Amino acid sequence: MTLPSSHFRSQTTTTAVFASAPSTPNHLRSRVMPTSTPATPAAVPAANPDGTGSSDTPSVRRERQGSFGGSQRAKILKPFNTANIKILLLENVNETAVSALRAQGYQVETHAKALPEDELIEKIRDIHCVGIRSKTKLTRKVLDAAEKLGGIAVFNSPFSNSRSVAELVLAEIVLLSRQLGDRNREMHEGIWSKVSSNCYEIRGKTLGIVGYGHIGSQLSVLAESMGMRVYFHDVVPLMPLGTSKQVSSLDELLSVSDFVTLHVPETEETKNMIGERELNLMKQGSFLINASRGTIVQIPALAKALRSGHIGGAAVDVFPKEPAANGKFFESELLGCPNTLLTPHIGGSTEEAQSMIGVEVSQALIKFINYGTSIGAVNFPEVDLRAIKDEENSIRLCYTHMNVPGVLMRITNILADHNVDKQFSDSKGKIAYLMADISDVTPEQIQDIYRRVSETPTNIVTRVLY
Ligand SMILES: NC(=O)C1=CN([C@@H]2O[C@H](COP(=O)(O)OP(=O)(O)OC[C@H]3O[C@@H](n4cnc5c(N)ncnc54)[C@H](O)[C@@H]3O)[C@@H](O)[C@H]2O)C=CC1
Ligand SMILES: O=C(O)C(=O)COP(=O)(O)O
Repeated sequence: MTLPSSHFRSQTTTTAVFASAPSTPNHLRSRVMPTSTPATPAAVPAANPDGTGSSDTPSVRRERQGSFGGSQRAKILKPFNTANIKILLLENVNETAVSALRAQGYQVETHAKALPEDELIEKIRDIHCVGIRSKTKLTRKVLDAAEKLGGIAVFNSPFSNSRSVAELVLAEIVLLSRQLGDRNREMHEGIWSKVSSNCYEIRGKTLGIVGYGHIGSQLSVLAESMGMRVYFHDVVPLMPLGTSKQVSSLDELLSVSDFVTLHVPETEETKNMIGERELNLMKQGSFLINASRGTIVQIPALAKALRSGHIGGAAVDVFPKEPAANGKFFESELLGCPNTLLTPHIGGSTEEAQSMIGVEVSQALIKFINYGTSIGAVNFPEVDLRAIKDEENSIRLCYTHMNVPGVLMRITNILADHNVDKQFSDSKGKIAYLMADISDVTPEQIQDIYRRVSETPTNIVTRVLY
């Protein structure tokens, strides 16, 4: 996602986005608990989102409220009237997020479904933050309509639902191996069909994992505990867990595996990754599982391979086109294929996963809105400072700017006569972000700093927090 250039002008308000799903591939990330997330576009928060005073006059309100979930400080300094922050949560984002955000005083509007583009365009006009899951498409048209947009900082939850997906896939391996989908359907139709032919234990069978990231590596451990032999293929060399082995090519993996399971992100390289050629490379009677993204597998080729018996069964959780809402909307060439388990994109749909995602992302968002802390943003320079000085005449300056030469000199000149307690800046692609805590400033000086910084030609968004 790239921000349209019109968004790189000076703005006084913000839009932030959070999502449960990684929004970009995660090639270089270690599977060992990342502290941050992958990268995409960029932007930042509000200068005075409470709307008090003129748009270039930062609010001078200092209020207190209860304890904050994070470790940054025991007391929260409410830097502005949080009641004026508007948050839109779509697709049944978990109650943990709704209540955490409401507890901050933000206005939170929730919807059970994804919204179509035209409705989203209307809704997003005065929204500061939008929370989405995998269905919502924040198209350029939608972003252009977001009048409070100063750019976008995206926060996601990269591994809170990984375990849920891995457990589902493990179950599917057993179900496919025992043709349980077909037996279950027959019983519901009143048909008793006790067969053992072509039904197998999974112990001693080979599982081929494509994409050994958060989900693939978790599945590796679970599958070995069930006695499976695990091979995996990934574009980066990774430490094999347990006794698993990395193979050098997808073709090799396909040809040695009894079960192939896909856990790659959707990228140009992975689109249509599994088609007729790849299915033919798989062993006669082997099984395919896809709980990654629908476009990775060519559905007509899979349907043909299932109907011919070359592929002994498949479990598919994700589809190239998924209905936007629950109901009788689903169509696929896979309907009626033998030993084929179809599920409505529920890999990460557990109470545990949804609740963890809600907590993780809402806390990141709160820190970003209230303190300017961008740790955990997938697309934005990650910057944090120790606690703001709890004094009437201290401020935190948060300056998002174009990543070009000469900016720091300009800011240093503006702040030259002030007491800068601490300052940190970082950049990511075209965007840079500076946070500075400044003490002993009068209300007039605060306004002067705000005005001069936000008028710099490299300004994207300037915020002053108290
Ligand atoms: N069905 C569901 O409800 C859910 C689906 N997902 C999807 O599962 C997929 C995997 O998620 P995570 O494990 O969290 O991602 P991850 O980013 O942790 O791991 C992906 C792995 O795939 C590898 N990879 C990328 N391109 C590749 C290629 N061309 N060939 C081989 N390996 C490649 C990466 O190097 C990385 O190790 C994503 O598409 C995600 O959207 C995630 C959660 C829930
Ligand atoms: O996290 C992901 O990548 C998923 O696919 C889960 O999507 P969901 O939050 O269930 O719409």
